[in-house]
Amino acid sequence: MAEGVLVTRNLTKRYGPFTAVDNVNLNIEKGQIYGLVGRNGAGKTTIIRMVTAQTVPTGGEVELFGATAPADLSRMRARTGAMVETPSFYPYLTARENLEYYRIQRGIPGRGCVDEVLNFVDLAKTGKKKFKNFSLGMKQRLGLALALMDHPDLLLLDEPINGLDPEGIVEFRNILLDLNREQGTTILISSHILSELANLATHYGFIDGGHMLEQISAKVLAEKCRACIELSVDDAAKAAQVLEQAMGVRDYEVLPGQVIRLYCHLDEPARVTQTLVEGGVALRSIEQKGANLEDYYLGLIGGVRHG
Ligand SMILES: Nc1ncnc2c1ncn2[C@@H]1O[C@H](COP(=O)(O)OP(=O)(O)OP(=O)(O)O)[C@@H](O)[C@H]1O
Repeated sequence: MAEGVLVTRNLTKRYGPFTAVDNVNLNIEKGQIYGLVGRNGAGKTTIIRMVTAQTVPTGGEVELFGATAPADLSRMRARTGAMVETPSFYPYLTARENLEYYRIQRGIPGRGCVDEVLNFVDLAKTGKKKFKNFSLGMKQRLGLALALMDHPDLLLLDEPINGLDPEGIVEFRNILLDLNREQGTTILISSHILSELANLATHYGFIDGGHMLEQISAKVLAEKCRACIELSVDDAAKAAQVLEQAMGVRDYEVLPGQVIRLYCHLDEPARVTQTLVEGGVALRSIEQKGANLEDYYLGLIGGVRHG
């Protein structure tokens, strides 16, 4: 069985009468890159802050690497690295000086880790350049380097690619993929833009108004969003047989309720209809389906995205 890295059970945060996070059950296993997706104010930061103990939950529990008891949990937090909001670096220090400062402050032994993480995030050659002169992409990568300095098994990143240009997004994404592949690091990354997490996340959690709407693997999500023609007929088995014989249809699936989905001949709905009718199949409805990820997400949250 896959190892549970981060599990939350009915995790809840209330601010007075307002519920920011409402009974959220997260389930993140070792090696996953979990995209926590939700529009502004959905509760993403609050969830991450409860996991990192920056905010105390008002209900529910957090389990990290199997631990839930407070003392164990705090030991397990040492196995996590987090980047929540832009870390405060000293503007007049270089990348290396800033990390060295935090290394000493956190009591991480050995200077080697600073060079190691700077290399990893491609900031090793920034020399005397001061933090204040860094691009946003460089600043975010330095924040990531700081979170990685103690070799975490779980990395928690709150909107790290927010505001980056397309090139910066690709760079950041590649670093995370390398980290996940080479070191097996489990990653939780939040974003309000689903497409930013495409080609990165292996799993998604969609959150809105403090509620977890759906947790789904990237694979199943891609399947759900696959373009198809969906036919409702009187006899799906017969329809499949007719389509196979008359049109050579192979890529299809039969669903419960006499529904059949074709993943081929997408530009020939009229021919499909005619073939079925000629084959003696009664057609109740025919619909072109298939959403892109963004549409799927908008459908889930029930409307137009704000912010
Ligand atoms: N200290 C606080 N007191 C009162 N309300 C708060 C507090 N912190 C957060 N909230 C509210 O809780 C809700 C969730 O906020 P949160 O920052 O977790 O959302 P988010 O999904 O991270 O959004 P964003 O992308 O805008 O940061 C918001 O409505 C926010 O205003």
